[in-house]
Amino acid sequence: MKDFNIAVIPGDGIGKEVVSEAVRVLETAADLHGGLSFQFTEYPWNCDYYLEHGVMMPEDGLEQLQPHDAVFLGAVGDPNKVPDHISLWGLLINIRRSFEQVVNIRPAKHIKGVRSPLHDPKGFDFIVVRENSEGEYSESGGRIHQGDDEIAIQNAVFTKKGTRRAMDYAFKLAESRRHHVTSATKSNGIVHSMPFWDEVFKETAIDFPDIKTRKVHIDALSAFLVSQPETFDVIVASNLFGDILTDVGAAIMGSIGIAPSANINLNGKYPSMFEPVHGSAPDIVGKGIANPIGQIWTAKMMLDHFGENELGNHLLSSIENVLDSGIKTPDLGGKATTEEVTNAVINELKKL
Ligand SMILES: NC(=O)c1ccc[n+]([C@@H]2O[C@H](COP(=O)([O-])OP(=O)(O)OC[C@H]3O[C@@H](n4cnc5c(N)ncnc54)[C@H](O)[C@@H]3O)[C@@H](O)[C@H]2O)c1
Ligand SMILES: O=C(O)C[C@@H](O)C(=O)O
Ligand SMILES: [K+]
Ligand SMILES: [Mn+2]
Repeated sequence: MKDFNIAVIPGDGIGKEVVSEAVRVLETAADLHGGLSFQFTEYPWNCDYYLEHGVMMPEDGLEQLQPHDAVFLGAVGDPNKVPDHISLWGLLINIRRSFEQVVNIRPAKHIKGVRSPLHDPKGFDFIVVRENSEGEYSESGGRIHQGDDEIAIQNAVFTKKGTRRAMDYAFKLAESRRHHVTSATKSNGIVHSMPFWDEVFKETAIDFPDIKTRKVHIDALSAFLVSQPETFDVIVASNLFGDILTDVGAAIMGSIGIAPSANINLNGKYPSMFEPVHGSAPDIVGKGIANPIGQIWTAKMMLDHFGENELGNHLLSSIENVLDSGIKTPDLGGKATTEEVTNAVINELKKL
């Protein structure tokens, strides 16, 4: 019996609504498998916790999480209670950095039965490898002076190690896919970090002679994701560019409510963290209509990470069958509730 210890952080808003649903799916998957089980430990760290304690997680929060095999997180942020940069850096980004989750893997593909806003999605299927530890997300900088003289400085930080690590991951991933990597750059406008990014990309490519490469400025790339998404296989991007591209990827899939993501620790020292691309969606919280598919697909990525690929693929097939059958939440044009969609996935999983 393989036993996996999962730290569960529902977080804020719809995070709480979709995490419990994905946990139900994981429990069913484990039952069906027979040879594996999950122990879930829930941590109530979110913006309410902050209002009570003045911090997003306790001082020893990371120590509490560390022994787990993975962290399963919903979403963080409730701007009416806590400024977004405080909540995000206090929990989500804190965990990503402290646990050296240096790449963020975000697939996007056209799903049968889901209407993409694109006229002809041409079966697009790509994965964004988002650098997850540095780049534009940086604490280096500050604010000086006040009033009309106020200045804000934010330094982007790109290291050879961090850049190379993300690119190596992207090239290796492409070896198992369609052998193509696109680099998201902006070396025409950002004159230090992006020419550096391009150089590291070129260097990396030399080590992967079987992989075809393409370099596209981020502005054009954002447009290409809309006009020709089928031409992309693996895309490697800096932290901010990857963040933006993956919301575009989610949008062309049909809704940000279905997009999954995995923050991967590559050195084995700390657990990886699995959370969907979407946030806490304050505009639909409490209505019972949050799409649980992003969180459930994220659970599939966690199963893959544990080496349970067969079960993971069953889960993705179940998701696809449910969406194709028309059982969808309103963000996808359907009438089903969060719970109804989850129940349908569970029933489908039992059939396979
Ligand atoms: N990884 C994270 O935890 C994460 C990611 C993005 C945003 N946030 C935080 O979430 C809060 C809201 O941010 P935002 O509005 O920019 O982005 P968001 O992803 O929460 O919402 C954007 C839009 O997508 C919709 N949406 C998102 N997830 C959905 C789902 N599962 N089903 C149906 N519709 C869904 C929302 O209703 C909203 O209209 C902020 O505090 C932000 O900082 C957190
Ligand atoms: O900026 C972030 O990384 C938070 C959120 O937008 C995400 O995509 O995870
Ligand atoms: K999230
Ligand atoms: Mn984002």
